[in-house]
Amino acid sequence: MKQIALLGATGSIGVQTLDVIRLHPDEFNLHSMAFGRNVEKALPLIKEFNPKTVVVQDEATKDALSRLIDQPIYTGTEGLIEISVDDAVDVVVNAVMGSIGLPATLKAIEAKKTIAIANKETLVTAGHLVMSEAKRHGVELLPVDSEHSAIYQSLNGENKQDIHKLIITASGGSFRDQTREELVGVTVEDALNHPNWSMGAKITIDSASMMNKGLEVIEAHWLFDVPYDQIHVILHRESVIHSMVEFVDRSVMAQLGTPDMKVPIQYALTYPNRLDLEMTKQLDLEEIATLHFEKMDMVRFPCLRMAYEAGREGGSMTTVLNAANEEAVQLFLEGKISFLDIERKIERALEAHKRIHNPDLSTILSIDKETRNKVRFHLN
Ligand SMILES: NC(=O)C1=CN([C@@H]2O[C@H](COP(=O)(O)OP(=O)(O)OC[C@H]3O[C@@H](n4cnc5c(N)ncnc54)[C@H](OP(=O)(O)O)[C@@H]3O)[C@@H](O)[C@H]2O)C=CC1
Ligand SMILES: CC(=O)[C@@H](O)[C@H](O)COP(=O)(O)O
Ligand SMILES: [Mn+2]
Repeated sequence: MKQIALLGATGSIGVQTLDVIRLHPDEFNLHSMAFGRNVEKALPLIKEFNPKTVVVQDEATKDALSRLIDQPIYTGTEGLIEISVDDAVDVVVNAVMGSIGLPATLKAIEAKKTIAIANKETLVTAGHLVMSEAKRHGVELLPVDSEHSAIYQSLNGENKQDIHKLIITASGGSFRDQTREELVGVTVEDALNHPNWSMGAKITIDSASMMNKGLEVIEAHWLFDVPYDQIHVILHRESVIHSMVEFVDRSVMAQLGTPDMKVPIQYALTYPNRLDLEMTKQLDLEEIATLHFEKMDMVRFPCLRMAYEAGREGGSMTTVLNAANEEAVQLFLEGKISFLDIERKIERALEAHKRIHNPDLSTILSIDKETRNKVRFHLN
């Protein structure tokens, strides 16, 4: 029985992880869980799964929850770390949104936990630290992000030196059929209307701006140790092929399936084995009939261009890219800036930053904070 610490239990990935745990009670047990402030959503989950420990974002949430449950409650980043390093935990599922997940990931690696990583911002902001720590401690990072799970599955049993390129598929997001001119004045509601996937708000906006694909290129660079020139993105509107690997002999391996995150979540939990997932619809290629592929347009999608540029520059540039994006998306969701302001603010934040080579954790945390502050209060 695998004991699981779930960070981000009330989110889109968190709830689907609980679906998988519920489906296989003999295989998995929820040892502990963390969420932000959504007590209403968390309470029935705590009652059902009875975790030993609960973590919340702040003291006010702890006060409200402590009247309703008997479990010990921890708070903040320290709380996330506490449950990630617990001796009784086998697997940490990191499904919080944002770079807040970084310190817990690093501590879980130090404690030699297996990590199922959905929290891509951790790898974008500090991929060099995460991967060098994982190597040093002999820890495996199992990707949950659908594209990276597809690549991981396509690489099963292969030699790294035989990779010619990674091909990451992009659905195109909510505005894939709009021109840049048509993006002026689009609403939060429009942007949240993803054609293929039901996900949390931040990643759905990232998908609409194509920053999600940019973050995924950087995530793939770190997870698979492949140079940016060998990571390609292709528009594939059906989200049936979740990503591919082309090998030196021109053979291409791909992983296909219906767009359902329970598949990569469960694979990360069962790896290297598989289990039934009856609740997921089977892929019906006869019904789908046609798959489409288009070249990515870097002028139409400047966020993807900026992510490649920041990734290639390296050092602290991806920390700035990620923090600027997180803050700008939050401002858009709050109705304070327009959709096109997101990319403008990120561009300004990158221009204003002087790259630092090989930043350590405290430098990353301070650049992250400073960039958010600039994006919210200073950069137009
Ligand atoms: N959703 C998807 O299909 C996919 C998501 N991902 C990645 O997975 C991660 C999670 O995404 P998603 O599930 O969509 O996001 P959601 O916004 O749906 O969920 C985020 C979760 O993190 C919790 N949280 C937020 N801030 C804190 C904090 N400071 N301390 C503790 N918990 C916190 C939230 O709690 P609360 O509910 O209380 O706010 C919630 O449980 C992201 O990195 C995303 O890019 C990757 C691939 C697909
Ligand atoms: C489900 C998942 O992994 C998301 O990251 C998804 O890929 C978003 O889709 P697009 O970014 O391709 O629109
Ligand atoms: Mn993805």
